[in-house]
Amino acid sequence: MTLHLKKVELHCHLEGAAPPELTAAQARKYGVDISGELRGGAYVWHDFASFLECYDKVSEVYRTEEDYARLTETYLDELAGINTIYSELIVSPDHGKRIGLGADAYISGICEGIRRAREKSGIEARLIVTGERHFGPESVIGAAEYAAKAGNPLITGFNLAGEERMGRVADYARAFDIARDAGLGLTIHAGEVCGAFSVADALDAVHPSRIGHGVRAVEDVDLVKRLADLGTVLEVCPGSNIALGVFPDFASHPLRRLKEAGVRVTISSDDPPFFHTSLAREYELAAEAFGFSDAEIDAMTRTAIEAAFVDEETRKALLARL
Ligand SMILES: Nc1ncnc2[nH]cnc12
Ligand SMILES: [Zn+2]
Repeated sequence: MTLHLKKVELHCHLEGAAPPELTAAQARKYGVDISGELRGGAYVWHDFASFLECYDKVSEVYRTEEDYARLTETYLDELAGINTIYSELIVSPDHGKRIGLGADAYISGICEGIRRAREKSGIEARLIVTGERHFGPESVIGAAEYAAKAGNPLITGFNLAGEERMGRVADYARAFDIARDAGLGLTIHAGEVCGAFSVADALDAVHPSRIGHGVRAVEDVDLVKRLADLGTVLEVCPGSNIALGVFPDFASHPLRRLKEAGVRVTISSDDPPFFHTSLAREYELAAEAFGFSDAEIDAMTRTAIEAAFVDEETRKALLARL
């Protein structure tokens, strides 16, 4: 049992955490037919591309500041209920723009959700603004400019998500330059759908302190050593990887191999209800499927705090809570 362990999550897409029941209620409220994406209480997709389409469609039923406040509060309450002390939420102002809400109101609703949750449980949260590769390089630069100029103390990181097979990381390097110059922490989805070359690309073009997933780095021993030597932190999401068929089963998932090779690894849930998982289940899997002891799991949680995009005072406070 891992319920008693303190938890930290560095990699969860906010709309990807939308509970199916809440999404169904939202769709009813706005008269949207979501039956193609949500059936029998479960999100419907069959491969990575259709997952991204489903994700974008589900996002469209969250339309107001209050919708986003409720979504954020609901997820953070769930995390707090399983002993989570810190969460980084990946958010996409582009989604706010696409539904006509606008980026500012989108972020402001999310910040209100964080405030409400923190007031109840003390959970800390920060936002990582993401660009989506499948919306194109210009839109990713726009997301970076937004994050850089927002002047919002809860926005502390920048990410690149979406269709990994679209373009090379270098095509998006300008967006990361903007985010870096603004003092934001950098992380990037790589080595999830594409192979080791994609992780090497990310290291070469962006030099991020963290990589989202990165698990397919295991296909290249020299790259694994490079990650270990650099101290790059991987945000590993085993349940997501299995659901998307990146690996056939947990026995062949490389989490333990990467850790034993000296790579700094952490555990997250990615898009929990889409992948029939939760942060609680990911921690359980760490114990049951990967055989990690409580002390080893705590060490990964400590790594997550060390790599969190927070000021040093907050980091110290989180380490003290652990
Ligand atoms: N697992 C994932 N990979 C890339 N982009 C995403 N957007 C939401 N979830 C994602
Ligand atoms: Zn992700």
